[in-house]
Amino acid sequence: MTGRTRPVCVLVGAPGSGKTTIGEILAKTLGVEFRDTDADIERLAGKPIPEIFIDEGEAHFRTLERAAVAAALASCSGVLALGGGAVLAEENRAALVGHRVVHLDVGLSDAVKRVGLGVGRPLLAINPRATLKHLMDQRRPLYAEVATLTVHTDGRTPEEIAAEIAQLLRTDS
Ligand SMILES: Nc1ncnc2c1ncn2[C@@H]1O[C@H](COP(=O)(O)OP(=O)(O)OP(=O)(O)O)[C@@H](O)[C@H]1O
Ligand SMILES: O=C(O)C1=C[C@@H](O)[C@@H](O)[C@H](O)C1
Ligand SMILES: [Mg+2]
Repeated sequence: MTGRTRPVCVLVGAPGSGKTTIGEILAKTLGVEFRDTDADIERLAGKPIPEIFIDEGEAHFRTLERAAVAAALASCSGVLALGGGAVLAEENRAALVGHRVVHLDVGLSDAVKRVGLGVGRPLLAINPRATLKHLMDQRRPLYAEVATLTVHTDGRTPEEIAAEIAQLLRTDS
């Protein structure tokens, strides 16, 4: 292992898998910083993600996201959550090689309940259930490709899931 900064772990998963919620709890448990590329993008752009989609479109958002993922992987030493669609970019998947990547696996029913009507999630603004199903079918192999650990989240509390990840990281380090 080199001396360079790297995240304790990187969380990936579908919208509603709990990356932000579980990431915050896990970071607190481990006593490290929590970083979320969605929040980084909003801070740099000076506006919420739905407004970026409206004003500049998804392609521009993905460009900002690739830069945010590269910057966060190079500077975060804590728990890092990526946006749900970050794995779509080959560049991001390649950048994740060598990192400890935890896939928060969620089934369609639980994901739909958690995202509700998709408020704050521009891709889910119309017909969230069908759109989520499509996104999850498309992305499942990509989450599996980058993950070094997979944790199931259906029917479990964020606290239980964060405790399991903390334990897995202890045995995996
Ligand atoms: N294990 C869980 N059980 C029940 N509710 C959960 C669980 N994990 C997260 N939630 C709830 O689901 C919603 C979505 O969670 P969260 O925002 O953490 O997902 P996310 O993976 O970060 O989504 P996105 O990809 O859109 O950023 C929140 O309201 C959160 O409280
Ligand atoms: O699933 C997606 O493609 C997205 C998920 C969110 O985390 C945000 O990154 C954005 O709303 C796009
Ligand atoms: Mg999130």
